Amino acid sequence: MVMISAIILSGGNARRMGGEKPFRKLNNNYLIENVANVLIEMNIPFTIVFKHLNNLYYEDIKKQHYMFKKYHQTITWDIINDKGPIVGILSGMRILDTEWIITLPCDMPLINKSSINNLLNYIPIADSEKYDCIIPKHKNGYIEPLFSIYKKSSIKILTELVKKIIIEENKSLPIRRFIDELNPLYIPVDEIDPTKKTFVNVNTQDDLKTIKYKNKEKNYLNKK
Ligand SMILES: Nc1nc2c(ncn2[C@@H]2O[C@H](COP(=O)(O)OP(=O)(O)OP(=O)(O)O)[C@@H](O)[C@H]2O)c(=O)[nH]1
Repeated sequence: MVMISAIILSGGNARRMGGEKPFRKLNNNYLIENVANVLIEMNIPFTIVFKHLNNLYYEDIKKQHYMFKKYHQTITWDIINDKGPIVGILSGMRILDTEWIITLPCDMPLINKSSINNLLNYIPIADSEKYDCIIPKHKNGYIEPLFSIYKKSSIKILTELVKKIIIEENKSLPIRRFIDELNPLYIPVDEIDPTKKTFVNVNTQDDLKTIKYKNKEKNYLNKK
């Protein structure tokens, strides 16, 4: 059986939201809990990667502690401050020990069991054909590197890139640059979720309201 674990990316500044993405409320849950609940249901161990410790306030620690007490899963923090999800991935990979690691952003509340399973189903092919990441791709070429699977061994390449580009050259490191160094297996998004709802992400207060509204509408229709 292939052993996998997950990273829930929960750092960043959420400038478009006005701060605090993981702990925005959606249907009585924190946004991050939607993803955590799916992983628990699927028995996939995970680590949550929050922003760098330098940026933590007492309120953050209280909420992070709530997550730890509720899920009994690892919590960790970005090893470099404010350098985007690529550092979140590296920070999570460092403490996970499975051969394959799935990354999930906390801001995609419609991620579900089926879309994760559909992605995981490609691991045997990736293993036998020596791919080192599995990445959903839209028809227009846009990729979903934060809802993807990476081989733990790719941490070597990532560490080198982070050292060279972020630390030595003091530049930003786009995730695309990391993927260019790997051998990716691209999967059409329709194979992962034909409705594409999984890939809806929440960036603004309006996005949050729209999702809340759609959910209410769905519940209402279901009751009728
Ligand atoms: N650990 C970690 N996660 C991050 C970081 N930046 C973004 N993320 C996560 O990656 C996902 C996508 O984030 P973005 O929407 O690109 O960035 P954001 O900071 O959340 O929002 P904006 O500031 O509005 O762009 C979300 O789940 C974020 O929580 C980071 O520096 N560290």
